Parts: sequence; structure tokens; C-alpha cells
Amino acid sequence: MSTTGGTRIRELIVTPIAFRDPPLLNSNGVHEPLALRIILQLVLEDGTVGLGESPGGTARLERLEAAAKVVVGMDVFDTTAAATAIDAALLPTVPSSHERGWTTSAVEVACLDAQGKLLGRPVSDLLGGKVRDSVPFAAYLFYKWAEHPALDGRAAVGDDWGEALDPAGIVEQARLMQQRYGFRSFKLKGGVFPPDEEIAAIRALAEAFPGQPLRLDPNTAWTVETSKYVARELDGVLEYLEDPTRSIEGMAQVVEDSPLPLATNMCVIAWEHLKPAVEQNAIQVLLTDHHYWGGLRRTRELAAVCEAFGLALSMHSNSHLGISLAAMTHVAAAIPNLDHSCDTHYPWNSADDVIVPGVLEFRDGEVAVPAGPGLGVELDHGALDRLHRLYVESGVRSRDDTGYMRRIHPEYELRLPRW
Ligand SMILES: O=C([O-])C(=O)C[C@H](O)[C@@H](O)C(=O)[O-]
Ligand SMILES: [Mg+2]
Repeated sequence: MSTTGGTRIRELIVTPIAFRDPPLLNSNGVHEPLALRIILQLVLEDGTVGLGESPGGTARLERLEAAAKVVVGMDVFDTTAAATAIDAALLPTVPSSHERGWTTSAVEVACLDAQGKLLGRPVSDLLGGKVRDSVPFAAYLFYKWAEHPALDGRAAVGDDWGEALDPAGIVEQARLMQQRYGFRSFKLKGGVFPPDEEIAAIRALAEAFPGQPLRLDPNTAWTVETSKYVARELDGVLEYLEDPTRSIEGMAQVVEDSPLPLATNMCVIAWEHLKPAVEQNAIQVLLTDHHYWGGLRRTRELAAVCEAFGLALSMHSNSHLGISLAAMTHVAAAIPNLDHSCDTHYPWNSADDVIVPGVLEFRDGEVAVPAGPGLGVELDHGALDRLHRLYVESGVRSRDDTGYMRRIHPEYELRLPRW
């Protein structure tokens, strides 16, 4: 292990990237052809490099660049001090603790990767040790178009998943997901078609994959009454219903009449939301996400809070690449009370990864916890340069599912709730 001097942070390199994303539909519109992430390289004085990955966009990039200035000179083992200093630096301009959490989390993961490399131990060991050797993930099913349509002189962009706009298309996509990755549970992103069509898709999945856990997430596309109706219709079919309606209060009203457990990654997204959610009995399952809950250690703490209040745990995901998947796998492996398989978008985006392939493989829907030091993954510098150039040249600077949908269907209106 290095001397204390060697463990100080020399530099935090913050690199925005863009990568291909299929036309996945959701309650806000449709995914654009390029998704954004930010890759962190935390360089210590002894040359050790810790990796991190954050969702992209100009605001998050600027905050990470501000954080980079704050952490230089700090000891990489002082993650609490680093988070406190970053939080204090952002507070005057970023009032939301949830928003500040995205920044502190990404830096913490890079610190833990570097710590693990210094100690020759995997990150899961730094989180108290793994309680499972591999982590189960769910197939993340989306209604989708066959291709991104031709637009502004750009040719149409297809993919090898095909179209999925009805129950048969969703079942076919689920079969492909199972063939390619071995998933044994399925989540359908809903809020796209009228509820009865999505209920039919879930019933078709239940018939095609008997006994395999299913969940539906319309991202607050429904009123309280519609949510209660869907919950009754899918009683005994879903393991949980995710964010059917908006707000802690709305979810609490649904719970009063729902035979199904309700889950969220939308109305409980910061520490201050836990107390009202528990007091109002608004949710039964929390989808944690280390990217905004303050990092991997805070996610372990969150799991303990959930245990105390009898909340089950699952894990949320956005479009992401391999550094995030490695971090998700390490923390999920170290949480005893992980009750459900984790979400992951990785199959939709893995073709453009920034890590050297070979470590993160799905077998029977599970990812083995990387055994190498730190996160156990290695940066592919060529891929990083290529995706950074794509970011620069594309001009895409924020996610805009609604705006992109309107460019293709000008009559599209964002309405939440829609049904
Ligand atoms: O569980 C969720 O709410 C998500 O995965 C949020 C994402 O933004 C998803 O809806 C997407 O990528 O379209
Ligand atoms: Mg969700």
C-alpha cells in the first residue's frame, strides 16, 4: 500500500461522453439516438486511478467540474470529508439534496475504486463484504420503435431488438432478453399506451414466463383511481407496481386500496422523503440508486433504514455503462436485504462501453461480483476518446425525451397523469 502522501488526490478528470441508445418509449416521450454519461478518473499522487460514472448533462458536468477543484489534495480514504466539502461547495447554487447527491456519489465511487486498488481488495470488501457471489438483474423491457426515424438529413438508425408496440412484441423482446442474458424476472416500462393495453402485455408475459417475477412502471402516468384499477387487475400477477402515480400523498392513497405492493424511484429520492413516506405508508418497496443516494456506503445505510421500517429493497437504473454496472453489482452484493432483482439498462447500451470487455458478463440473469481490486474493471481509453468525440461533435447536452418525440410527432403532448 502507498504512503499517506501517495493516497492524496492529485486530479479528478471529468469526461463527458455520448453513446448510442435505441428508441425506447416512456411516459415522457422517447429516448434520443444518443444518451449522455460522464466518466471520472480520480488520479492519486502515486498514479493510482479510481473510476466513476455519472449521468450526463451540462448541469451535472459543471457540478462535477466544481467538485474536481474541491477534492484535489484530499486523502482518498476521507470520503466523508470529500462528500461534505463537495456538498458545501454546491449548496449555494444547488438547493436540492437529491441533485447534490448525484455529484457526491460519483466522486465516492471513484474514491472507493482507488481505495480498493491501493489495498488490493474489491469494493464489495470495503462495503463490509459480499453476501452473494453474483447479483440478479431483471430484463428491462420497453415499448420501442424498430428504428430511430430519419431526421434532419440523418439516416434512420435500426438495432437488433426490433419493434415492440403490443403484447406480442413485448413477449418477443422478453424472449430475446432471456436468450441473450438469461434473465429470470422482467420489468416493463409502461405509461406509453392506455392502461388496458399494458395490462394485456403483462398478462401475456405471465403466460409466456409462468412463475417468473414481473413488474410494471408507468412513471406516474396514471391518476390515483387508474392506479387502483391496474393494481386490482394485476393482483397476483405482479410482484410490485412501480410509481403508478405521482407524490408520496398520491401513492399513499393508492396503497389504501391496492392489493399489490407499491415501489418507487420517483417520490422517495432523498433522505428527507423517507420519514413522510413511512408515516403515510406510501410505499412497500424502495428502488435504491447509488448514483443519487450519496454513493455505495450511503446505499448500505439506506438498506439498513429500509430494514428498520420493513421496506423491501430493489434497485433502479438509467441508461448506463459498465463502470456503473460494476458499482451497482458491488453494492448489491453487499446488501443482505436486497429483496428483488436489480434493474439495468445495460443490455440496451453495452455495445458502446468504456470498459475493457470480459469482466461483466450476465449468466442466468446474474452478474458475478468482479474479483479484481476496486471495481474490478479497466478503462478502455480508445473507447473513452471515441465517445467523448461523439459528445463534442453531436452537440447533445441534455436528455430531452419529450422534445425528441415532438420533433417526430409534433402533435405529441406531455401529460402526467395521462390516464
Ligand atoms: O425506473 C425508472 O423509473 C427508470 O428507469 C427511469 C428511466 O428514465 C426510464 O424510464 C427510461 O430510461 O426511459
Ligand atoms: Mg421506476
